[in-house]
Parts: sequence; C-alpha cells; structure tokens
Amino acid sequence: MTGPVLRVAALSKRFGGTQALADVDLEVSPGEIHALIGPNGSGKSTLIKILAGYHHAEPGAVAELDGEPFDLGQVTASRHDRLRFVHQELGLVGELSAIDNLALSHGFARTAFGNIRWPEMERRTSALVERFGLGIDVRRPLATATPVQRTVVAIAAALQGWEGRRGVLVLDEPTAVLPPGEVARLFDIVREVRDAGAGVLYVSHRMDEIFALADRVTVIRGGRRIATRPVAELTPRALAELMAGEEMETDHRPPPPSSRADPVLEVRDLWAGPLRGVGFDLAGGERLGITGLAGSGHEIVPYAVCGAHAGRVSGRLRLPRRSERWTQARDADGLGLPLVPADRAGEGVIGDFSVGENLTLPLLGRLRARSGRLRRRHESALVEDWIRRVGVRTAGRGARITTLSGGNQQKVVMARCLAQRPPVLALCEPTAGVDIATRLQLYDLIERQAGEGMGVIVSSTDTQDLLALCTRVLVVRDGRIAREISGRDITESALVHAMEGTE
Ligand SMILES: Nc1ncnc2c1ncn2[C@@H]1O[C@H](COP(=O)(O)OP(=O)(O)OP(=O)(O)O)[C@@H](O)[C@H]1O
Repeated sequence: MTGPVLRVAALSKRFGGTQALADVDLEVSPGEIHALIGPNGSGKSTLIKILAGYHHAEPGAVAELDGEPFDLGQVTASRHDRLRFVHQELGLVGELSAIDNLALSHGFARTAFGNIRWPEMERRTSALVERFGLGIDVRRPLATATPVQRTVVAIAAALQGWEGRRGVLVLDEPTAVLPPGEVARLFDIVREVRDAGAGVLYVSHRMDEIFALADRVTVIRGGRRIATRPVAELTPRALAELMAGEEMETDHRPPPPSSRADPVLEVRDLWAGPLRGVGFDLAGGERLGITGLAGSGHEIVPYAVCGAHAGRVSGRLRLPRRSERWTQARDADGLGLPLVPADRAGEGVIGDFSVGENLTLPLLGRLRARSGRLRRRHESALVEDWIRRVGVRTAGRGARITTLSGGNQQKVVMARCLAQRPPVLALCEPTAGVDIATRLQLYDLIERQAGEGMGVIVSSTDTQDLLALCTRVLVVRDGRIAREISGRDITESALVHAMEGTE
C-alpha cells in the first residue's frame, strides 16, 4: 500500500488574538479527491496559505511529501513541482493577458537566442484554457474577462506542465463563480487529475459538490480538525451537522410572495455586452432571480442597473416611487443603487481599509456634520449596529477587512449596501464562498429586507440560491429573457432546462 502523497500534522497558526489553526492533521492520498470543508473563518484558507508558503506555521508542525519531510517555511523547486494551487483570489494580474499570466507562473517559451516564442505561448495557453470551452481570448487583458473566465485561467495556470505528475493540486473554492455547465467541466478535469494518480485537496462550501466529487472529506471548525470521513459514509445532513456542531435545517424555501406590490424598478430595452433588449418590472418586496449559462449576459443585469457596467449600455430605467422620469441606462449610476458584486476581493472591498471604513464608504455624506467634519460617534454607532445586525465575526470595526474570512467580508459588503436603505438591492452571486450557516443568515437578511418593501435582484448561477431566495426567476439565453418561472414552478430541473434551452 502506498502512503499519503501529502501529510501535515500538528499544524497551528495564530494571528494576534485569533487561533486560526490549532493542531490540525491532514493526509491526502495519491488518486484521491480530499475535500476540506468548514464554516467561514474555520481556518481553511490559512491551512492552504501555509501549504503555499504564504504564512508560516507555528514551530512543531510536520509536513511530508511522499514520506519525505519538507520545510513549510521554504518554497523549493521540488515543492513547487508537487504542490499546485488555485487560490480564492486567483492570483492573476488583471492588466495582463492569459498568455502573460500563465507565463508568470511557468515562464515564457524562448528561442535559442532568448526571444519569446509568441506563437507557441499562444498555442500552449489556448490548449489549456480551451478545455473549458469558454471562448477566452488569450491575448486580451484579464480585467476584461468575466469572473468565470478568470477562474478558468487560474486553473489552467496551476495545471500547466503538471499532467500526470505525482503531487497535490490544491483548489480553494474554484467553483465560487462558475455556472452549472462549467462546474461539470471543471469536475471532469479534477477527476482527470486524480485518475492520473495525483491527490487533490478541494476546498468548497457547496455540499453538493463534495458529494459529487470527493472521496474523503475533512471537516474543520474553529481551527480544529473535527473529523475525516469517506464521503460515501456520510449524508448531507450528517456533514452539515459536523460542520455546524449541532443539528441544523439545510432547506430554505421562500414564503409565497404576498399580493403583488407596485414596481420599485422598471427596466426597458437594456442592451449591454451580450444583453439584447432586456426589460422587466421589479415589485416592492419581490426577490427576482436572473440566471443563465456563462456568457448569456444575465450576470451583467445588476451591473447595468446600478450603473457599474464597464462597457457600453443603452436602455432606460425608472424608480417609480421616486420619480416619474426615465433615466438613460448609461446614466444609471446617478440613481445610486448599491451593488453586491460577484468578485468580492476585486470589486467589493478595499483591502487596505478597515471593516468600519469599508462599511461606511458610501455613507460619508450622511455622516458629515454641517461643518463638514465626520461625526465619529455616529459613524461608530452605525458600524457597530450593522456588524451586529448581519452577524460579522471580526476582532473589531478597526480590523483590516482582509483579516476577515470570505463569508464575513461578504456580510460587510451586504451591510454597506443595506445601510444606504435603497429601494432596490442588486446582488451578484451573493453566496459565493459562503458556508451553509452564513448562507442561511444571508437568505434571512435578504428576506427581511424584502419584507420591508425593498425589491431584490439576485443574479446567480447557484440554483440553491435561486430556489431558496427567489419568488420569480428570469432565465437569460443569448442575451434575451427566454423564460420566466414563478413560485412553485421554480425547481432545479426547470432552471437547468431553461438555461440550456432544453425545455
Ligand atoms: N492575515 C490575517 N490576520 C489576522 N487574522 C486572520 C488573517 N487571516 C485569517 N485570519 C483569521 O483567521 C481565522 C481563519 O480564517 P480563514 O480565512 O483561514 O478562514 P476560512 O475557513 O478560509 O474562511 P472562509 O470560508 O470564509 O474563506 C479567521 O478568524 C480570520 O479572521
């Protein structure tokens, strides 16, 4: 019998007063997909960042690759060869193309004279990203790509030059913004990597993914390893309970909508990116889902409505409770509707700012006294109130936002939007990277706000979100609304068939 390809033991890490990891053991076998799951803030990313050499573990930790000890504090070539990573933040440079980004981790192909062999670089990069079939232009800066395309490039960067090697591919929530069709493709690639004999360490919050993909799962909570089990021996409920440490309800269905209220938002003839003349009304209290396959254009709707779409936009919008007048979609930012963006790290938070600063940024006008000075006491009270209302786990409002786990950062972004008391809240992939307990908290929060008359737009490819949250779903295909599904007709299969056009 062969031993584990990766073994770590007695792994501990402390950040100031936070014990992020306490004495964690983990083994990944060759030819195994080993899932790592735990609530937001349980220490998963810290563990992976230690493996990547980004953080140092406390003294006493043990680490072995194929039975050979290695120093967690040093990234050697052989370690780099055997441990490959796709981090949550993807580690890409937006100004550079896919070709350049792949070259950053693996170098450029050169002629004997040292010149870069561009045709070969382009061929190599295209071959890697084409496996996902997303039509990525490998020469364009990644900043112009969609979140889905960026994820694919990060995975391709980790896989290059690695086929068939013995080692571990570490994926930290790779599907956070991938739509169902692409998730299936990613799974095929992950299985290929496993079947070639490598180990895969797969971090995810989506329990369905763990059951679809993983052979074993390790649960961590509060920085401690709670259990390691073969997935075949677990039920979703048992796994949810291991994570939460208590019995929990994993189903969440929205109550049927009350009698239809007047619209809070009217959108007409919206053209942006692939969108071709989309229009809809959003009623007060309504939770309207917008979904589709990657590239269908659904993910652009919240951005266009909030005036945050980078490309050309046309169409018109109206907030009838505020004004009878129509606003041109290209001027939509003047309506001041807040957006919870899909790419939290890139667009949602300002990494150098504190939790409090991230929360109050758009409210500074309201927080200034007539003299122009910031009313500090008022600001702190507001921040504390929202931290409590959305249940942010943080060392304090002065802590840097990047010290919070992904789910807690998402709560801050959500609180920032809600604190503006908008008539409409637009959300893009609101539960990406969020654990089940937090996901349910976010659902409750959204439902409560809708109950007070706010209209909610949820653009998501996560059918669980759409089922749990939405009272009506618009399915976008080829830039147009192809189907509208309401109430009890919103089912997983109805959504998937409508997205793929196979109804
Ligand atoms: N650089 C840092 N400085 C201070 N505290 C940190 C730092 N990085 C992580 N932490 C804290 O360590 C704990 C574990 O965080 P970590 O990001 O590893 O959790 P996670 O399980 O990956 O969460 P998520 O699922 O939300 O991504 C959290 O309490 C977090 O706030």
